[in-house]
Amino acid sequence: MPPRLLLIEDDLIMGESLVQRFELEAFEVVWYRTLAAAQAAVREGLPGVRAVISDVRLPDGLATEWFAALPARVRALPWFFLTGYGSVDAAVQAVRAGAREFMTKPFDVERLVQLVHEAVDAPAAAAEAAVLGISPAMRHVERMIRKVAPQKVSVLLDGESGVGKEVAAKLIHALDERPDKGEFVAVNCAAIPENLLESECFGYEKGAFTGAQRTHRGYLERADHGTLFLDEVGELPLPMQAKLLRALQERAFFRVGAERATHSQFRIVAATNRDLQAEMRAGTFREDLFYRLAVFRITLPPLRERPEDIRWLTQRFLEEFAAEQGHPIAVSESFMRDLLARHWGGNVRELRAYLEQAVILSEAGILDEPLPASAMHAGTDRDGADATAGDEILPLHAMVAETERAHIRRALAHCQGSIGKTAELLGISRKTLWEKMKRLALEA
Ligand SMILES: Nc1ncnc2c1ncn2[C@@H]1O[C@H](COP(=O)(O)OP(=O)(O)OP(=O)(O)O)[C@@H](O)[C@H]1O
Repeated sequence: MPPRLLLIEDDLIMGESLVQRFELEAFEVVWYRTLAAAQAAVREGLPGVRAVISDVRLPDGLATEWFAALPARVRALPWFFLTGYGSVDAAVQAVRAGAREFMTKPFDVERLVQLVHEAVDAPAAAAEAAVLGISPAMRHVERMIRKVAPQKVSVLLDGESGVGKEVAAKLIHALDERPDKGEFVAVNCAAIPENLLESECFGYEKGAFTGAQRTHRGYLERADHGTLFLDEVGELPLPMQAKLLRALQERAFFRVGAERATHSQFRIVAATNRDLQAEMRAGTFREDLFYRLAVFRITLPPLRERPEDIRWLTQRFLEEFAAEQGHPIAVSESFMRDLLARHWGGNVRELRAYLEQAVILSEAGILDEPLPASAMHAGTDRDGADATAGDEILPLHAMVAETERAHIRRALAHCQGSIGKTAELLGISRKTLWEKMKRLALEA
């Protein structure tokens, strides 16, 4: 099926020449000469349409005004406006409302052809099936996941905090098509206090210790026939690593206080943002456990190395927020350009949080102005500058967050990124430290 292009143009000569030119590029062009006809096509859902080229002034109205009121789903298509002298302002407004580009007549047709190709070819084809992203790097990750999911081998996902390791783990679980499939059980190894790890993972028998009033099924047991997702596996203390290794080898373990072993058939997906090979050399991570977990190893690249995904993820998040808020949300190209230029030290998590804030602060659902660094709790602008620097007076909450962030960062560096040691040094629990790090977009 050739990609379909919607053309809205009342000028016969211009319309015919664009139809011919784009048919040469193997597009199927559907041409409407009035707004009313185009509106009817939009109501039918635009099946197969990959891009829209539209004149601004049509006999029955301004296409840009109509565009601004369209649902976000329709505006998410790449729209190109062709404007004559006198309607530039309207075209600028349309770009603010999410149109891809406007070109002033007389314009360079070859440039338009190139822009339409860029907008349509790779991303649209990839976006149809993509779950994790449309960048070549994430397409590769997704291909590997699809390959490994039906096999029951352990998978180790590595990558910086917030890149989407848990989302990838859930995809592995979702692609497992066994009819008797069990649950997806997520365990954050950094967030469980050390003295509770064993009873939380393996469970306990009634009366095993004071307070054990009834038998408790641990994470391994709950993941029977399903997926056990061990996040931050590098944070497991050595004795627990040994116990986990045994459970993996034997597919059996003892609940705390039990005399008989419990069996569980789970697939393990582990994740880490630490360099486990360095940990092995330092003797803090067991080599035998590493090789058990990393039968298949997949690295998720940081968001700043895959800018194509920034636009794609932004559109997905904004559609989600629009559905929640009950009105469309549009984004200007200048806002988008700013998103593409940012560093995103906290990766997708930070992008999502940033967009959430921008939507709250936006007027009439239009994201136009980038947020000032001080409005972001994480305060990470493109060069990671310290928001406390300079003469700017920040709101108190931003100042407190920045101070907290700088202090935790120093403590983490002092403890070479170990969550356990840093928590001890700061006098807080591992769980509290972990939650603060997530909120402040900090990595170990
Ligand atoms: N491909 C994606 N599509 C939609 N949302 C995503 C995607 N990747 C990440 N996210 C969102 O970004 C946030 C962080 O993702 P996730 O928890 O999977 O990252 P992580 O790598 O496991 O982070 P951490 O190492 O801190 O646990 C979540 O809100 C998640 O929904």
